Amino acid sequence: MGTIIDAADKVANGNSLTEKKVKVVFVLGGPGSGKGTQCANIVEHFGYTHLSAGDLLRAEIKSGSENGTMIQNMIKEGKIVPSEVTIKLLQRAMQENSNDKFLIDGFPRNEENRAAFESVTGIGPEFVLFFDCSEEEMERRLLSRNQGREDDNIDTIRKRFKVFLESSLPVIEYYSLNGKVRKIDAAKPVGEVFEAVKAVFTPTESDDKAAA
Ligand SMILES: Nc1ncnc2c1ncn2[C@@H]1O[C@H](COP(=O)(O)OP(=O)(O)O)[C@@H](O)[C@H]1O
Ligand SMILES: Nc1ccn([C@@H]2O[C@H](COP(=O)(O)OP(=O)(O)O)[C@@H](O)[C@H]2O)c(=O)n1
Ligand SMILES: [Mg+2]
Repeated sequence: MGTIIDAADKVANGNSLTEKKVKVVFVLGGPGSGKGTQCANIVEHFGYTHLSAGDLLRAEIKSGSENGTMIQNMIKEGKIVPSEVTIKLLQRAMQENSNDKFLIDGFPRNEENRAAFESVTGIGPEFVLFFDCSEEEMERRLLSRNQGREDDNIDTIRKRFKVFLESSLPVIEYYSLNGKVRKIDAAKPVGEVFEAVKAVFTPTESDDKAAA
């Protein structure tokens, strides 16, 4: 269970900090592995709030923020935006939402993301959902996603795959060493993938006993 300390409240109220305890699940996997699709299902069945780092960054571009051009250029190149920017967006979204359970989709994507989130928010994930899928299948899905995204073209897709292998997989390996990774075969049809996801989110009898 993590804690967000509301910085604005701290300023407004001196030492009386408002603390909100939150549960976070990181949802990771290569581009096109089905993170967004499965998060929508999890929200419906398990009452989490879905925060997609990529969606928050794209909204920031649209809002005309001073970082917009930098973010847009990095996304076009498949590069990872500096943590400072992404973490601020995630923190704000968590503070603005009264829910205490969040799916953080597409974050952390590199070691810098991971370490900075932990030190800034003090939050560690309950577990990490990892959608495992072949590049061949992910490429097929991205090329037919049709959401008008500037990064869903073959040149940028290749760059994103390289970044995933070099920077994001090591984060998954890090959590794997801590026993936090729940790996899902994401190459199957959406419904079958969700059956496997459900099993991860449904408490088992032994969990119930441990909690009692
Ligand atoms: N299990 C699946 N089988 C086939 N297509 C899928 C599956 N899951 C998602 N898709 C499709 O693949 C594309 C990428 O899925 P998305 O959820 O946006 O992935 P991500 O967020 O990991 O990039 C979308 O067009 C989506 O409809
Ligand atoms: N933690 C993150 C997440 C996304 N991004 C950027 O946003 C792009 C799209 O991320 P996304 O999560 O929406 O992409 P998908 O994996 O869903 O296809 C990435 O390729 C990065 O350029 C980032 O810089 N840092
Ligand atoms: Mg996505």
